[in-house]
Amino acid sequence: MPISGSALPSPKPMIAGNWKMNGLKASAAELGQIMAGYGADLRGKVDLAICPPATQLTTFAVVALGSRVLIGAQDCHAKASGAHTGDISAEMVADTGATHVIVGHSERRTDHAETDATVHAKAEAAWRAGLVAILCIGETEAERRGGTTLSVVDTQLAGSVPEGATAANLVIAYEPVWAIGTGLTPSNADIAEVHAHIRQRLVKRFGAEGEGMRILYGGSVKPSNAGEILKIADVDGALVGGASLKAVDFLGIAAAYA
Ligand SMILES: O=C(CO)COP(=O)(O)O
Repeated sequence: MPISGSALPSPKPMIAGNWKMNGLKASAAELGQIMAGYGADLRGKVDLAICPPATQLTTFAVVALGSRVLIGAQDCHAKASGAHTGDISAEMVADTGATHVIVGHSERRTDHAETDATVHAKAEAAWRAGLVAILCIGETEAERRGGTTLSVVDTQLAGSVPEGATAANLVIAYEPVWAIGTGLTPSNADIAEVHAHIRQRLVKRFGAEGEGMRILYGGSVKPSNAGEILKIADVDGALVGGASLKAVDFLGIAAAYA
């Protein structure tokens, strides 16, 4: 949504699908359906991105070639190469043809003990390889209950967003941890409050660039609530988990911009 009172152009919205640890070779058919439903009209209004598991990145990047559906990875290592068994560098992600990478997802912060410093290094790695970083932040249920949401977000932004962030190389995804995969979402007023706060922090630090940075909302977004959530000021799209696995649902969310 346009930033009220701002003379600067609003960022073009983005709907990004995070497939997490889901998807086999056959899932490329789902990507095909997303591409088929992404007509010229929709392309002008919203960017679509799919972040499949690493095993499908190359296939998806090839399938999506020329379709304008963007392909992203779900993580990258901070180093370009080396003795890091099982890890994938940002350079390797870029080599598949992918253009985006999610960094700092709360599942990685929890499952792999990633800190803001780790996420900071991964965002810099993404830029080193020419990728756009989709950087995730968000409070836990206890932090929300304790009333510390805004200070948690401040700490995450300060610690994980490197200098050199621009509207072109950084997308912020605000994902309250308690809203992920639960069917719960914050109230519209709560989403508006956090997004306005993030915008204010980005503008304070990066000036006009901060006005153009996309701030996605993530957590239990589905076709039935997308229209309402995506209308909120400073919500420039969504990072979608479960509902991105089926083309019909993913396109149903993007249709909020049609
Ligand atoms: O974690 C998410 C996207 O990164 C959100 O997941 P759900 O849409 O399944 O709640």
